[in-house]
Amino acid sequence: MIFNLSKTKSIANTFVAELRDQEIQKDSMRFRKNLERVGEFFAYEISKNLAYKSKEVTTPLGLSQCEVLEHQPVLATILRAGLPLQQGLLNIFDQAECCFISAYRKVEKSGDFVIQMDYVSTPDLDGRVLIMADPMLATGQSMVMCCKELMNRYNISELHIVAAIASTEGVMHVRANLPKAKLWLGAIDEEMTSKSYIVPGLGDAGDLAYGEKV
Ligand SMILES: O=P(O)(O)OC[C@H]1O[C@H](OP(=O)(O)OP(=O)(O)O)[C@H](O)[C@@H]1O
Ligand SMILES: O=c1cc[nH]c(=O)[nH]1
Repeated sequence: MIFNLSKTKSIANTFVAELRDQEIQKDSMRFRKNLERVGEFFAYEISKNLAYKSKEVTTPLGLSQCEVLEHQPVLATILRAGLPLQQGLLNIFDQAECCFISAYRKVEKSGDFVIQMDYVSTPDLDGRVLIMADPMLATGQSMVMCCKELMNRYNISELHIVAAIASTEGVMHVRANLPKAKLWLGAIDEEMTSKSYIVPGLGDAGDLAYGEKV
């Protein structure tokens, strides 16, 4: 299942347009805020697919039978750029437990890169719905490695992947390696640079949110 926001009429497309805009990107607070708003939008969309239970709520004037989420999903992300996107999801799934993974592209002498994963901090994921959020799905290598690491450790019941912008290659890589994952994407761009940056994409999401890394 692939949900492609750019093919729908939604105010959330404006958030993605602002994320891409090099003038608006100069305001890093707005960049982070727009990632958060994209996270909030996808949380709402994903919530339509989760399980609900009936709950009796006492109001000042009587009793109301309400439909509430049965179980909170677990919200995972990949440092750094994933943090504001995860925060957006957490604004909606406000009692969710969170998982943090550190992974980055380690460039080798040849110019090629491998994904270096250093740190995983997670609650128990057995039988849980996991939402993995990372703004950029470029080659898809970071996403696949991090999800596989968690899937090797736990029996995850359902995997949702959220990205603001994906490349066609990244989507294919995820589909080939995580066939059961549901993809929630802001847009899918066709091209990548020789350094595997998405074109037109938005540039370096981590740097735009938190400053250039040295
Ligand atoms: O699909 P891939 O080719 O694996 O690339 C995507 C990864 O690149 C970005 O992180 P980056 O490595 O730039 O780290 P940062 O968030 O710390 O800047 C992004 O947030 C993903 O984690
Ligand atoms: O286009 C890309 C690819 C990887 N990481 C980013 O931040 N942007």
